[in-house]
Amino acid sequence: MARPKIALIGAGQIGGTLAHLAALKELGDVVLFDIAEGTPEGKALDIAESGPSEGFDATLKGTQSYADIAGADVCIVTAGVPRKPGMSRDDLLGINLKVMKSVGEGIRDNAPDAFVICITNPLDAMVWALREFSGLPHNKVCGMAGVLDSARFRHFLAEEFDVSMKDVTAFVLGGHGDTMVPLTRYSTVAGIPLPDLVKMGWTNQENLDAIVQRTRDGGAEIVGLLKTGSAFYAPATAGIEMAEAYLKDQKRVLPCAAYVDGALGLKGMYVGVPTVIGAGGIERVIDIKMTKDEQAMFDNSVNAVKGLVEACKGIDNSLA
Ligand SMILES: NC(=O)c1ccc[n+]([C@@H]2O[C@H](COP(=O)([O-])OP(=O)(O)OC[C@H]3O[C@@H](n4cnc5c(N)ncnc54)[C@H](O)[C@@H]3O)[C@@H](O)[C@H]2O)c1
Ligand SMILES: O=C(O)C[C@H](O)C(=O)O
Repeated sequence: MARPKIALIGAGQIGGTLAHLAALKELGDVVLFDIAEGTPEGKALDIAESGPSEGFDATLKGTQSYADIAGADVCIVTAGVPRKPGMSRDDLLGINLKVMKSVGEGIRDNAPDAFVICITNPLDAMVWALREFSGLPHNKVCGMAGVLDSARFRHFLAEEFDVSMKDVTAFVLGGHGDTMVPLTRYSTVAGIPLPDLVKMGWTNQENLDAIVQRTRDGGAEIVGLLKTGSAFYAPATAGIEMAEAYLKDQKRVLPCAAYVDGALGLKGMYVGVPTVIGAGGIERVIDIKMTKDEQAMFDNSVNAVKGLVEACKGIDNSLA
């Protein structure tokens, strides 16, 4: 059987790391597409030359032609611009919306059967726009953010409790912005919800609140340290986790920006929710119940995403 084909649209920091991880994990043959001449070709060749040492079987190709993504099983989109210190993700909306138009049309015309994972920011509005421009089925287009935000939350929690991160679960829902919602009641150490761990005295509310806020600020913390761009190792790892769930029909339960129409009281929009990812793409949105306080935080985040989608419609009439 032929190896799956993975198209990476954008061969920058995340795109290159995605290509490396996909090859190391032998998820399939990789095509790196970018408008910057030489960059995708150089990264493809560089990673291919690591193959003999690593012993992976995968071909890598760099290109400026959308024709080369034809028949891709998965497309992961990182094309666009990252933020710099002092900027919010939302400041990228205008510039990256134009990129989503060309990328959406490129995928529509060349890889209409692919499972598409958008990573470009501001995430929830960009995945919505990418779906509109591509016209692909909603269950085949989603955004990566919740897996990353939850991984950050898990990392900070594992440090706080001094336990293996394997035994820490976490769910961060809502839009991938300052309003994101780390849900403590649905996050656990060894299956014990975080509020119970506070009651048990393993940590205190003050420390937990600080970790929740550090999670919300996780992207900005890295931007402040790197100064020239944003995080890429953890975002690429999260994107690969989602791609692998689709390619191997793993039925993983992962938080991601999915199209929600009915569940969680939402009507026809993209936002971060718990999903099941398998061979059917987004196979299920899990209709979790929230407390009044959780719901208020989630609604606030949903409204922020709705505002960004309206801004997209104001910029590009074809989306209105
Ligand atoms: N969703 C998340 O959790 C998350 C996490 C990290 C970064 N991001 C976002 O991902 C995006 C990419 O980040 P990065 O660090 O890889 O940036 P980068 O600048 O290193 O790479 C972006 C690449 O996109 C290419 N590009 C620009 N316009 C293009 C077009 N029209 N078609 C094809 N390629 C095009 C550029 O040439 C560049 O190589 C940013 O918008 C960033 O904010 C999102
Ligand atoms: O913070 C950013 O701008 C990049 C990304 O959204 C992140 O969370 O790392």
